[in-house]
Amino acid sequence: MQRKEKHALFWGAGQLAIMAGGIIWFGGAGLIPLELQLYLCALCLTVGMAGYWSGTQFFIGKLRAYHVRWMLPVILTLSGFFYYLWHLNNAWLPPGSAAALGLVMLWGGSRLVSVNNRYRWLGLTLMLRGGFNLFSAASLSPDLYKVWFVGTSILKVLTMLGLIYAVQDEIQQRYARTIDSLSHGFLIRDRRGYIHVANERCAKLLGFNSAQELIGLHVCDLLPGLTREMADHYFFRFEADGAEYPIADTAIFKLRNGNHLPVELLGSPYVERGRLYCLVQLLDISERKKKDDLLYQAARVDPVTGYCNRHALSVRLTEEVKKAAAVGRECAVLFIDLDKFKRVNDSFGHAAGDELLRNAADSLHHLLRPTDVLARFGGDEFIIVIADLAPNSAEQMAIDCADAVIAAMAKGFELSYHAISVTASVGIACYPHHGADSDTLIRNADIAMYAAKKAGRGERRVFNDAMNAVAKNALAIDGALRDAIEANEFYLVYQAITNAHTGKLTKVEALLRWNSPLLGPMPPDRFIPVAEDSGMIIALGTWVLEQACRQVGLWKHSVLDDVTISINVSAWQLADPGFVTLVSQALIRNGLSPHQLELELTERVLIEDAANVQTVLAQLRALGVGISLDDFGTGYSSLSYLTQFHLNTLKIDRAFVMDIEHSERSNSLVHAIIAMGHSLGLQLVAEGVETAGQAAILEKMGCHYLQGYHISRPILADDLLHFAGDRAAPQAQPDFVI
Ligand SMILES: Nc1nc2c(ncn2[C@@H]2O[C@H](COP(=O)(O)O[C@H]3[C@@H](O)[C@H](n4cnc5c(=O)[nH]c(N)nc54)O[C@@H]3COP(=O)(O)O)[C@@H](O)[C@H]2O)c(=O)[nH]1
Repeated sequence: MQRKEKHALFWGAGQLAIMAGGIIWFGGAGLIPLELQLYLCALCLTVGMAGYWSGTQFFIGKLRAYHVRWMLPVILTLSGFFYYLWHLNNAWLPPGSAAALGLVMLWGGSRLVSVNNRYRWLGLTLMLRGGFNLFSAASLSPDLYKVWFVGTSILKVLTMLGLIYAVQDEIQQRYARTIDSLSHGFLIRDRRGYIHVANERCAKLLGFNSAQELIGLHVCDLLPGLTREMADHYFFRFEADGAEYPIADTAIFKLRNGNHLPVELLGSPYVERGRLYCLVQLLDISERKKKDDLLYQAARVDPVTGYCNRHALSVRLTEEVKKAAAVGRECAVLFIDLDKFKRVNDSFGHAAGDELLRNAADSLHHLLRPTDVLARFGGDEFIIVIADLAPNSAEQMAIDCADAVIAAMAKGFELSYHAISVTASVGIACYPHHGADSDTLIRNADIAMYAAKKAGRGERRVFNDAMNAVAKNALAIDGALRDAIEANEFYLVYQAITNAHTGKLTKVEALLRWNSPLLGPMPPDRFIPVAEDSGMIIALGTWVLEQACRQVGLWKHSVLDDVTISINVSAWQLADPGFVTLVSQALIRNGLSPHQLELELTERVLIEDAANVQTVLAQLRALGVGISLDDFGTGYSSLSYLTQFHLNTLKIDRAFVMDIEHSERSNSLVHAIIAMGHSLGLQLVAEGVETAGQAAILEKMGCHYLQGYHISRPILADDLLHFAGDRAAPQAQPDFVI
C-alpha cells in the first residue's frame, strides 16, 4: 500500500474495533463475564476512536511520529477510564460510546472540511455521523436502537462514498499533475482514435489552448494530414503479434495552425477495464532535427559550392538508376574536369580558386533541369546526372549537354579580382549502355573524361570499351609506380648528341628507364603519361634531375668532363614553385656549371600556362641553364614561342628526320626549320638520326648536333664513357659521308 492510502487502514481498523465492541456488548451477554465484557468494550471503543483520529490526522498530513509513540498509553488509559465509568453503571455504555465516537467524528469531519475542498464531502458525512451519534447518545432510548442502526448505516455508506470520491479525486489529481509535469506531450487514445487523456504539453505542441480541449477529439482532428486509415493503422501495430514496445516513430506533423512539427512518437499499449488503449508520448524533436539537418548538410553538401558532394551524388545516382531501371528509362552521367584549375589556385590563391569553382558550379547548374543533379566530385571535378531520359536518347542528350557545358566554361568568369577563362573536358557514360550502377557509371564517365583530356582541352568523349582497357592498364601502372622510386626500380640511360661537323660528343640526353618487377620493363611513353596524370611526375622528375646531375659530376675529369646533359621536364615540374631552387641546388650539390644542364620542354608545356612558364624560364636562363624545345614540328610549331621564351636549342622531331632522304616535303621542312633556327640564333639538334645519309644531309643543311641510333642508342653511363673515349681517339672520326 502506498503511503497515501494508510488513512483507509486506520479508519478501517477503527470501524472494525467499534463493530467488535458492538458485537461483544450485544452478543456477549451471558457468554463472557460482565467485567471482561465491559473492559473489552471500553478497549474496542478507544481503539475505534484512535483509528478515526489517526486516520483523519494521516489523511490531512498531520500524523506525527510522537502521536504513534503515545497511542498505546493513551488507548490503555482511556479504555481504563471508560471501564471505570461503565463499571459504575453499565447502562452508560451505549450512549457513552456513541457520544465519545460522535465527538471524534465531529472533530475529524470539521478538520477535513477546513483543510481541503476535496475532502469536504467526506468531512460533512463524518460530521453528520458525529452529530447523529451525539444526538443518539443524548436522546435515544434502547427501543430506538434499530432506528439508530439504520441511520448510522446510511451515514456509513455516505462516508464511504465520500472517502472513495476524495481518494479517487486525489489519485486523479496526482496523475494529472504527473502527466502535466512531463516535458513531452502525452495522450491516451482508444482503438477508434478518440482521445481520453492528454497533458498540457501535448496541447501546446499541437497548437491547442488547453489539454481539456483535446479530450474527446479524434486524432485526425488534431492533425490535418492524418487520415482515419493512418490512425487505424497506427493502432493495429499495437495488437500485432510480437510487437515490441514502445513502438517508436518519427514524423513531421502538419498542425492546425499551419506549422510543421517534427516529433518522435513512443507508443505503448495500455489496458483499462479490459480495453486496449494506446498511450502515446510525443517528443518535440525540432532541435534534434535542426542538428540532424546540419549534420546531413555537412555530410551531403559540398561546402565550397553548396551543391551535392560525392556522397550525395552516389545516393542520388543510385536512386536515378533504380528509377530508370524500374520504368525502362535511361540516364546519363557527365564527368567534367576544369582544365588549368590548379594553375588558378597556384597563381591567384585558393580564395580565387574557390570563387572560380562556385561560379563554374552556378553556370553548370543553370544548364540543368530541376530533376537533374549537379555535384562537386572533388578538386576541380564536377558531375552532372541527367535523369529520366527516354530510351535511346541518353547519349545524344548527354552530348548536347556536354557541348553546352564546354561553351559555358569557355565564356570565362569575372571573379572579384581576376577575369579567368577555363576549358572543360567532359566524359560521358549512360545508363544502361555503359554501366548498371552508380560506381560503374561514374568510373566510366571518368575514363571517358580522361580520354577527352588526352584529345586536347575543351573536348568531350562518350565512354567505350577500348577506353576501359587503356584505363585498366594505366591503373596497373599507376599502382606499380607508387613505390617504384623507393624500391630503386628506375635508372637512367644516356644517349649521345654529337657535333654534326666534328663528330665530337658534346651533349647527352638522360632518358628514364623503369624495370618494374610487377609489369616488366616499362617504356617511358607508357608510364610517363600516367605519372603526369597522378602528379607523380614531380617526384620522378626530381629524381631524374638529381641522378643526371650526379652522373655529370662523376664524369668530371673524364673524357666527358665538360659534357652538357639534357633532361626532359614536364609541365607539372615547371608549375612547381620550388622548381628553380631545385635545379640550382642540384647544380651546386654536384659541382656542375649551369651551362652543363639543358632542360627539354615540349611545345605543349609552353602553352599550358604561358605566363608562368615564361617567368620560370627567365629565372632558369638567368641561372645560366639552357632551354631546349623538344619535338619541334609535331605540335603547334609556332614561331612566336621561339622568340617569346628565349630558347637556346631547337630539337627537330625524328618524324621529319626519318624521311629526309626520300621525302622532298620533309627535306624542305627540315631545311626551313634549320634556316629559321639560324636566323633566331638557336642551336639545332636533329633527333632520330638513324642513317649516315640522314646525318650527312643534316650536316650539310647546317644542323649543329645529331642524335639517334646512327650515333648511339641510349646506353648506361659506363658504356657511354667508353663510347665517348672511343670517339675521342684520333681514329674515331665520324663515319658519315658528306
Ligand atoms: N618527362 C620526362 N620524359 C622522359 C624522360 N625520359 C624519357 N622521357 C620521354 O619519354 C618518351 C620516350 O622516350 P624513350 O623511349 O627514351 O625514347 C627516346 C629515345 O630512345 C628515342 N630515340 C632516340 N634516337 C632515336 C632513333 O634514332 N630512332 C628512334 N626510333 N628513336 C630514337 O627518342 C626518345 C627521345 O625523345 P626526346 O625526349 O623527344 O628527345 C620521350 O618523349 C621522352 O622525352 C624523363 O626523364 N622525363
